[in-house]
Amino acid sequence: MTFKTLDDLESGQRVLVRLDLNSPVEDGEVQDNRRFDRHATTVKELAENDHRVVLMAHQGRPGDDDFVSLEQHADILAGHIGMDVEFVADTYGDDALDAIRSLEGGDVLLLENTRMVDEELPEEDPETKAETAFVKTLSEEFDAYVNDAYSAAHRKHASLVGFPLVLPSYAGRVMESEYEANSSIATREFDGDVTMVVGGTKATDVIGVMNALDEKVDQFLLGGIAGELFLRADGHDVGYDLEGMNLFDEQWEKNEETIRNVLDEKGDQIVLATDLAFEDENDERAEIPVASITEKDTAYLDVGSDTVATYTPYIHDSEAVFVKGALGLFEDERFATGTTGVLEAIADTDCFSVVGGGDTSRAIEMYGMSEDDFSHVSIAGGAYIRALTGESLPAVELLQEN
Ligand SMILES: Nc1ncnc2c1ncn2[C@@H]1O[C@H](COP(=O)(O)OP(=O)(O)OP(=O)(O)O)[C@@H](O)[C@H]1O
Ligand SMILES: O=C(O)[C@H](O)COP(=O)(O)O
Repeated sequence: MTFKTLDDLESGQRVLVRLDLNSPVEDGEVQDNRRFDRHATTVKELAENDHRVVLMAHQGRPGDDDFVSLEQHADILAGHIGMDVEFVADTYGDDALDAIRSLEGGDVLLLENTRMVDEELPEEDPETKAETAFVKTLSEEFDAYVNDAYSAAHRKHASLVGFPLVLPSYAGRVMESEYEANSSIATREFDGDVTMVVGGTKATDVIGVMNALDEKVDQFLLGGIAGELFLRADGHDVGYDLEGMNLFDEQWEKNEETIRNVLDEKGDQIVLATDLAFEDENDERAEIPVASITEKDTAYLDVGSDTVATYTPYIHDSEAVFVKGALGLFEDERFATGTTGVLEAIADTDCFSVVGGGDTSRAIEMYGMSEDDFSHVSIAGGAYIRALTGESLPAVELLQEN
C-alpha cells in the first residue's frame, strides 16, 4: 500500500474524516445505501480508538433536487455504526467549532454538506484549496485527516485535496479496499483471459475503458445504452432516440466517429448483444434477435436471454471479470435479465471479479445476490472508471505523497 492507513494512526487524536455519503434522494428522503455500511467500518474503528471523530461529506450539487442537508445522513450512519452521530448544521463557523471543541474521545460529529461552502466546489489545485478559509479554519482544530471518500477522489474539491497539504493524512478502510481492487486491472497480471462487461448510459465510459485496457482485456461484452450505440455503428436499426427520448442521438452525434473507429480497430475483442428486450403491447418483456430488427420503432430496455447465454461462456472461461455499467434498465424487474444474468454467471465462478458503478452495484442487493459472490463490489462510479482507464484520482495521489 503506498499511503498511510489507520494502522499508522496513533489513538486518542482529533481526526477530521472525509466520507462519500452521496445518496439517492427520493421526495426529500435520503435513501440508505451501501456507502453508509462501508464507511461505518472506518468511523467505528476511529471511535473505538478513542479519537474525537469529525466527519465531512457532500450530498448532491447546488441547484439539484438531491442537494440537501446531511441531517438525515447522521441518523442513517448512526444506525450502521450502532453509536450516536451528532449533527451540526454548520461546516466551519462558530457553531461547528463549538461542537468540535466539545467532543470527547470516542464521540462522532457530522458537519453540514461540504457543498454548501462556496470554496468547496470549484475544481482548483490543492495549494489553492489549502489556502481557503474553510481548510485553514478547520485544520487548526485537528491532529490528522483521514480520507475515506474513494468514490469522490476524482474531484479537486477543498474537502478532498486541501487538507492533505496541512495535516498528516491517512487512508480510511474504504479508500484502502477500493484503491487496491480498482487499480488491480492495471497492476495485476492475469495468466488466463480477462473479460470486461461494459454497459450503462455513457458511451464515453465504454470508449475510455476500451482505449485504455485493450492490451489487458481479451473481450469486452457490451450492453446498455452504450452497447446499443455500438450496434447502431454495426448497422442495426437500434440506438436511436424515439419520440421524447434523449438517450442516444446526442451521444451518437458526439461519438459516432470514435465508436466506428473503436469497432473497426478492436472488433475482434468486442462482443455485441445478439438479441434485445422491449415492452410488448401487454406491458410484458418480449425479446427479438438483433438480426431481425428492421425498423427504428422500438425502445429496447435490456439485452436478451440469448445474449446472456452468449456472454456466459466468456465469463466462465475467464480468470478475471470486471463490470462497469448495467446491461439494461435493471431497476425494472422485467428488464433486469441482462444485468443479473451476467452477475450470476460471475457468481458461479471463482474468477477474480470487480463490479463497479454506483447504480450497477445496487443490482446485487436488489436481486438477492451477495457481495461475497464477488472479489470486490465498488461503491464508486466516475472514480472507478478513471481507475480502470488509468486517469488520475487527485485525492488518492495526495494521500500517496503525504
Ligand atoms: N437499455 C437501457 N435503457 C434505459 N436505461 C438503461 C439501459 N441500460 C442501462 N440503463 C441504465 O443505466 C444505468 C447504469 O448506467 P450508468 O452509466 O449510470 O452506470 P453506473 O456505472 O452504474 O453508474 P455511475 O457511473 O453513475 O456510477 C442504470 O440505472 C440503468 O437503468
Ligand atoms: O456519487 C458520486 O459519484 C460521487 O459522490 C461524486 O459525486 P459528483 O459527481 O456530484 O461529484
